[in-house]
Amino acid sequence: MQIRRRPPSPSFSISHMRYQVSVPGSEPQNILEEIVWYKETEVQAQREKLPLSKLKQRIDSVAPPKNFLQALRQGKTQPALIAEVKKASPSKGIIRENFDPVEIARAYDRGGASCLSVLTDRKFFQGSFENLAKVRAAVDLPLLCKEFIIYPYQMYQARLHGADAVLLIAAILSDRDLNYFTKIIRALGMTPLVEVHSLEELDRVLSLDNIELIGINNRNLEDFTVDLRTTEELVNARRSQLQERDIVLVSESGLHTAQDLQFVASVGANAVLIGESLVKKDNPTEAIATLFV
Ligand SMILES: O=P(O)(O)OC[C@@H](O)[C@@H](O)c1c[nH]c2ccccc12
Repeated sequence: MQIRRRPPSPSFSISHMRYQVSVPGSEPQNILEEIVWYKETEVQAQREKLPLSKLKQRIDSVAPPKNFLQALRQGKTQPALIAEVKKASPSKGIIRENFDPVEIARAYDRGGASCLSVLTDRKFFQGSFENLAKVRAAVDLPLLCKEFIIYPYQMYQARLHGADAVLLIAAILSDRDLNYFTKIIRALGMTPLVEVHSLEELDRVLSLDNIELIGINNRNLEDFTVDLRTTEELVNARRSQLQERDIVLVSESGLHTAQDLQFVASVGANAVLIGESLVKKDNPTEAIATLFV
C-alpha cells in the first residue's frame, strides 16, 4: 500500500485570491492516510506540551520493561494470545459502551492471555496513553502500545506509560525509519512488532537485521475487508526464511472463532492478536475459553 506521509502542498501560492484552491490529491485516499496526516499535528502539539528532553528524563523512573517476545514464545495458550483493549475503531465505530480498560485487562489476564495490546490513539480508536498506564498498574502481563508511530517521540511516550512492545506499521514507514525505529525501541528495552499486509511489505521487513516478531494484518486498511488467507499467503511465500530466522509470527485482526484460530495456527501463526470479538462480549474471560477449545 502506498501511504503518503503528508498531504501534497500546492506548488504555487495564490495568496491574493479569496478562493480556496483545491489541490488534486489533497484529500486522504484511505483511513491510514487520514490517521497519519492527523498524527502529524497531534504529535506536534504533544511535543509542545512536553518536550522530548523532559519526556526522556521522566522515563528514568519507570519500572523496566517486561519480555514481550519471551511471553509469546512460552505462550500460555497455543497459539499464544495477545488480547486487545480497544473501545472503538474506524471500521466498527464503538465496539463497547461502558468501556473500562482495567476491568477488561483483568478479565483477559484471568482468561489466559500471554500479553495485552492497548490502543492509545485518541481520535480514531478512542484510546489513550492514560489507558496504557492504568492497565500497566493493574496487570503484570507484557503490554503492546498500539499506536500509529511516525516519530521517535511516540516510542518514548509508549515507554513512559509502561509499554513493553511497540507496533510499527510497515505501510506508513520508510525502510530507513523502520530500521531506525526498531533500534530505538530495542534501546529502550522494548520489543518491536512490525506489521505487514502484503508480500512487498514482508520482504521489506525481512531485509532488516534482528527482526524477531512480525505481525500479519488480515485487515486491509484501505477498504477494511478482512481475509484470514492473508496470513496463509504471506507465510507460505516466505516460510523457510521465517523458520530459519526463528521469527515469531502474529496473525492479527478478524479472528472470531476457534476454527479461525486453528486455521491461522495450522498455516504457521505462533500467536494471534484479537480485539473486537473479545471486547464486545460481556465476559471476556469466558470468550477466551470458547476460542481455545
Ligand atoms: O478487533 P480485531 O479485528 O480482532 O483486530 C485487532 C487488531 O488486529 C487490530 O486492532 C489492529 C491491527 N493492526 C492495527 C493497527 C492499528 C490499529 C489497530 C490495528
